[in-house]
Amino acid sequence: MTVMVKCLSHTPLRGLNDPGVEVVDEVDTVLAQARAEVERFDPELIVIFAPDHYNGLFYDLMPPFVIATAADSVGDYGTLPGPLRVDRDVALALTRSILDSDIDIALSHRLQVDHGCTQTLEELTGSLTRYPTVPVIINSVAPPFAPYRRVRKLGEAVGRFIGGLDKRVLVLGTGGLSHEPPVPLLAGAPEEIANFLIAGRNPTPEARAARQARTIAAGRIYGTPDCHLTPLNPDWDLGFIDTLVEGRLDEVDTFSVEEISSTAGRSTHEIRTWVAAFAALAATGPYRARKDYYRPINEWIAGYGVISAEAA
Ligand SMILES: O=C(O)/C=C/c1cccc(O)c1O
Ligand SMILES: [Fe+2]
Repeated sequence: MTVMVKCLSHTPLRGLNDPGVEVVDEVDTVLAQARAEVERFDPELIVIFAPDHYNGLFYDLMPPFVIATAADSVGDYGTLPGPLRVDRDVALALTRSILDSDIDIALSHRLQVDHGCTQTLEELTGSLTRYPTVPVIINSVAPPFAPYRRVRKLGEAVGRFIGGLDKRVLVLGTGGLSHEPPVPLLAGAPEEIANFLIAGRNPTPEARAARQARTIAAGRIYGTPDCHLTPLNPDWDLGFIDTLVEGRLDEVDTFSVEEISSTAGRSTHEIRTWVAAFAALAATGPYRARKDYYRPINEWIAGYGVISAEAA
């Protein structure tokens, strides 16, 4: 087994509400380098820890963790639509192995996934079908959340499973860092929004377009006094990156969901996918990691970061 880890922010506003051309070029260059590394590594399996944003998972049954044996991209915000190449047998074996590790995880034999899963796959592999993949969805957007220590344990269980495979495995974490897009909360929501959050699968094209327009509008004012959403928090982001890069993973066990939401934004919890990815690698042995990139990008509503790691 050889493991490579890449954790990176996603943002559906890339290409829809871009910052200046120098920043776009900078990110394009970082992503091109990451993609070239993936190409050289030539993974035999990708395990992607990803969030969902009320496209596949709703409050009619909201699991903390889900593994998909089959997944279809909804193609939101112009991302690639259609089926992912999910390795069903590995997904099932991973599910059994996690359950045997005393971690509860849900299983889906037909999951819809969104930009939170597919953007990173596309950016790093050019497609949704290039490599056999197992999506592991971690609820990061729909509170209440499993505690961070539980996410670390999930990652460790995945790492122990990967450690027993005779394969090159690329482990991805996608989402974060600090940010708060205009995703509604169930608590106190008006009836129409509550109904969407509970069972809003397969929205009409008009509803999807309205949602996307709201996000683009928020991107245009994010970080200005006109915007009520929690702003980006570069200090928090850089501290978190250091925690992972310096191997201080046990510190995440004390992370407070409420404190992170209020200081860095409600969607910052997508960093749970990074925690799981690093915990998986750490379970296979000591690692070395590096920060490839960080920049707070208001236009994308993203504390935008890329970090990489491999066995030491
Ligand atoms: O779910 C949505 O509609 C928007 C999600 C979003 C917006 C901005 C940055 C992100 O990382 C997102 O996931
Ligand atoms: Fe997201």
